[in-house]
Amino acid sequence: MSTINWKTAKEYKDLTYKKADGVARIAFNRPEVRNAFRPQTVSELIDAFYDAQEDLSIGVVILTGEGPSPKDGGWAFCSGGDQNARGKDGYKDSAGTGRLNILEVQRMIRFMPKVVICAVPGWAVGGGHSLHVVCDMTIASKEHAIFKQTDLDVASVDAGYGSAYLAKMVGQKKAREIFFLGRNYNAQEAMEMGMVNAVVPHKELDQTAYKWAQEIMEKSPTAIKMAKFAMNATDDGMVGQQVFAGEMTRLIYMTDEAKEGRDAFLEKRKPNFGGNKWLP
Ligand SMILES: CC(C)(COP(=O)(O)OP(=O)(O)OC[C@H]1O[C@@H](n2cnc3c(N)ncnc32)[C@H](O)[C@@H]1OP(=O)(O)O)[C@@H](O)C(=O)NCCC(=O)NCCSC(=O)CCC(=O)c1ccccc1C(=O)O
Repeated sequence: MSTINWKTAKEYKDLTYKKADGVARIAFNRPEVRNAFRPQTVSELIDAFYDAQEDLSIGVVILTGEGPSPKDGGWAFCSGGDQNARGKDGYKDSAGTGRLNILEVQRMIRFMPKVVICAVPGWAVGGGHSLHVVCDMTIASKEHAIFKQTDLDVASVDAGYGSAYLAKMVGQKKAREIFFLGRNYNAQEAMEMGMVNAVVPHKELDQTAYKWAQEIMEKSPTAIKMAKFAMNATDDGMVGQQVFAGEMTRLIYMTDEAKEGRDAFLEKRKPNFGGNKWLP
């Protein structure tokens, strides 16, 4: 298989962030704690996702985890909130403020007008499990991926996408089992449940995610974006409608009618939209 020409896009403490041919790769880089996230990690995620969203050359984001752990060779996508950083009112940032800002990352993934592929090289646990759920597609390592929802063991709960949206994905009974029992599921079991798109040999994980991203890059950016927002809209209520409709407004702005409307206002005259464009 050909090598991917990844170039570091920005240096972070808790992440690696690279780009190659229209694809951004954001990876947790705390393998010694199974890629648990602390507020610093989350701030960096927000920064990297924002960069990927704003970069006109980027069409797809891959979210993954670096590894293996230098301590014991274990692989992880992400093991959720770093329990060492947890205080009474959330995960403590450098100023001592309790934060739950991983939810902001979930919203960025959900609402970004680009496809986000989750590549799971190992554990996807707790808040890490929720992140995989909210990504558009998930590809998992055959040998090392394990899906596990431990939120309830540590008195936490993702009451949004991580649970309610998961239930839409795998069904109510299965989602309740995942949360209430907190068991381990391998990649194949996760695929059979409908929360994983593909299971691939570990050494092919990055390459497969990149290949899928390249296939997406060949499609119409506007149609991809509208398809993602259309599929989100039924579950996202008024915000889903707002996001979808925002893009519709952009499409209206790109018409001759919009140009005429703007020009007529600026020229202080009545707009002439033409009478023969009332398409059936
Ligand atoms: C992930 C495990 C199942 C892996 O088990 P194993 O392979 O046996 O490895 P270990 O020896 O246990 O771990 C190696 C090493 O890593 C440390 N570590 C692992 N996970 C964490 C963690 N989350 N925080 C801190 N440290 C961690 C572990 O202590 C070991 O260190 P040593 O020094 O080498 O001993 C297993 O590790 C495991 O179960 N981990 C805990 C998983 C967990 O409970 N995560 C937190 C769930 S709660 C959460 O994520 C909340 C997120 C959030 O902010 C949120 C807020 C509001 C609404 C929603 C959410 C949301 O859920 O997203």
